[in-house]
Amino acid sequence: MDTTQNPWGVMTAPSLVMFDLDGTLVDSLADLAASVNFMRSSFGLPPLATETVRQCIGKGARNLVGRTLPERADDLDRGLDLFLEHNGANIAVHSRLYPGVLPLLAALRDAGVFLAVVSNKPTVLCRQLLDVLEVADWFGTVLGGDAVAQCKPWPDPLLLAMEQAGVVAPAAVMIGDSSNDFDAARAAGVRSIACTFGFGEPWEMELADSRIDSLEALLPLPF
Ligand SMILES: O=C(O)COP(=O)(O)O
Repeated sequence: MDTTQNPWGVMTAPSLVMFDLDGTLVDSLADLAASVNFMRSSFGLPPLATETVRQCIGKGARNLVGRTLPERADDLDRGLDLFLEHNGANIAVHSRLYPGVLPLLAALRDAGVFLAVVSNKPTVLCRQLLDVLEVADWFGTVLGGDAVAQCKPWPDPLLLAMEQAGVVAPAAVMIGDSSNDFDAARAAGVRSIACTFGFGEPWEMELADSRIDSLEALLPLPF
């Protein structure tokens, strides 16, 4: 099989495709940076560059706040409240689906594939973002970082999504943009595809089984 031509790496349809959310389905960086900088301004702190915020995304909201509020390590809970409240109220001011999301979801659904979102973002914000961008109905399961005791890079949320879909690991694929996604996939025994256009660093992309520069590269489906 020529996997350079076929980033899916399989010729038969997976039964379940799990998508990361931030940096994979949705370019949410500007809104996340705005919420981080709202939080920082509430503490009288100067804004961070968007690029700096990008490097801190991936291990959930609490981790993001901890990394972007190092001056106030004792105020993490208040910082998290400020961040979550602002992000909830401004979930998609700038956030947009990446090119190719809708045709990909449609093609997968037509192929009978169960679709899931497995994110480290809080579940309520995942649902809100998917609703506002009018794609919530595509997904049979939406699991945020609070859906399990240990979020990505632990395999737990992928295992839960597979359980909910009634699918075993060899029949599942994880599409993401960070080491959290690919480490979780490997630990769950699931094939992974890296979105190089997302928020991860180049070294992280090497942890996936294959890489794509656009979701459009996943079409036409090879199965
Ligand atoms: O909220 C985060 O830390 C990242 O969310 P993601 O798992 O959808 O990329």
